[in-house]
Amino acid sequence: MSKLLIVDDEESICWGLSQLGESHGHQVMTASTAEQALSLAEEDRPDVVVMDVRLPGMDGLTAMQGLRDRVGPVPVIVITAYGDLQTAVEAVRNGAFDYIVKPFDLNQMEQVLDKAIYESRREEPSVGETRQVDGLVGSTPEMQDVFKSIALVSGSEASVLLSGESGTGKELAAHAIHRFSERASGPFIAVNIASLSESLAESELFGHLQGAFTGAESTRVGFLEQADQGTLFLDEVADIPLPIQIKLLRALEEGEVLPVGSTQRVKTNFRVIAATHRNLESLIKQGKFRHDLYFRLCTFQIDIPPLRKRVGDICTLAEFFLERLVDRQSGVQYRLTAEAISELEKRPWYGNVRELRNSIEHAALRARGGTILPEDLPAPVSKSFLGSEESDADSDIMIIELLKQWAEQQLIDPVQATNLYEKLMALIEPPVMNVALDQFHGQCAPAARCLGLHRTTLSKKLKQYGIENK
Ligand SMILES: Nc1ncnc2c1ncn2[C@@H]1O[C@H](COP(=O)(O)OP(=O)(O)OP(=O)(O)O)[C@@H](O)[C@H]1O
Repeated sequence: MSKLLIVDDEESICWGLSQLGESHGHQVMTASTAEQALSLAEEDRPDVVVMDVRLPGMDGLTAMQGLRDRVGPVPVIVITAYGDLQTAVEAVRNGAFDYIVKPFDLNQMEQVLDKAIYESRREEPSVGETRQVDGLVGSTPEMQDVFKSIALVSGSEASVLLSGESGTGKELAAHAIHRFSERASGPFIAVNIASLSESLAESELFGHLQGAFTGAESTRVGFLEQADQGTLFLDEVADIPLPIQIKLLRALEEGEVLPVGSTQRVKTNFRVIAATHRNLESLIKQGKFRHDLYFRLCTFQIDIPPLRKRVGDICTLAEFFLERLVDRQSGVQYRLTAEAISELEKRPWYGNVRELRNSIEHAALRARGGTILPEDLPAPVSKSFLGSEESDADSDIMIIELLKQWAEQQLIDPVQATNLYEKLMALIEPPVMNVALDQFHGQCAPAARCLGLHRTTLSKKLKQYGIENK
């Protein structure tokens, strides 16, 4: 049994959380103000506190400090209003164990409570964890994990690698990390490496002296120096030409740059956040990216999942973009019909949130009377249009690499190796068939068609591998 202290001025929340705590056999105390909570805590030290940040009188954040002064470290779960990231990040900075955004469901609270109770039993100071980041919208567990990582890493100086498909919000996440960091009052310099020509990349990044090369009419301060005291965001970092990678690594390690044409190193102090939609590990294997630079850039990695893997965010994001249009287009109220939402949730969104935002803006222009129907939406962007063959090529190379390793392993003793081809097929066919079947909701005929197999051949193989289908 643990002792829980619930602090909220909404009686219904105190009641609901008390029921939850008591049903798990915990002892529950409730308070409607922070002042009352502090005196209750002094009389009877709680193991875990659940507290709203907005309370009449003393606010929750101040109360957290008061609690620590009176009863030492106690895991505090903070309840915040939806979208109030600023408070949430502050709460985490002040040592909150976690935060929950209102309205929350009891299952979510139950999970966090379990973790907090476990933490309190470890008798160690609680570890801060967090959710949600402003400007970045999302309510699925996948995005909550991203928000939590952003809040955790923003207070440190660690270099961050943001990975994820194009349009998933990597640049927005980089901005958020900067805004919540100690460097927020310094510059945020965003450089899209892919847009720099190879010949100019060096002088753009490191700067140059007047006359350093033909066309260098005046001295230029490079991006690394411009980012002094702030954050340097290197977008599409996989595209840095190899010769410049070594120079960048050196600048990162030594905190100095050498402008082109100069012999004088210049000090610069910035935090680096890099982003990529490519698989850097596979580029390292191909000799196109330095592994030492990769380790320097990737002290902490945040992977932002593609939109199709967080379907629960699609409607929230669509409504968020529509609200912004209302502000811009004086008063037109937009409404997505249920059919339009269902169409949005069906699409693969290869262009991710960027594509969704464009589709919504397009649909709003076509919608009559503000009602958005499925036919108002533009056609989905196709995968090949986005040049995603690049990442396909990356994964092909990884598969080839793995297959080579597998074959070498099997052939360590060539005399013992038998039926390798059959074993290989048994490895690779089932996952491919499963995915094809999933795409067509278990129907064999269309799955066989896209695999290029006869229906009976596929059925036979499914039976052989024990895969069920309709
Ligand atoms: N979670 C989100 N909430 C609100 N807007 C988002 C979110 N994610 C992305 N966006 C919007 O989608 C667009 C693309 O985002 P962003 O440029 O950050 O993506 P990216 O991953 O950096 O893309 P790229 O790899 O192509 O540079 C922007 O308009 C951004 O505001």
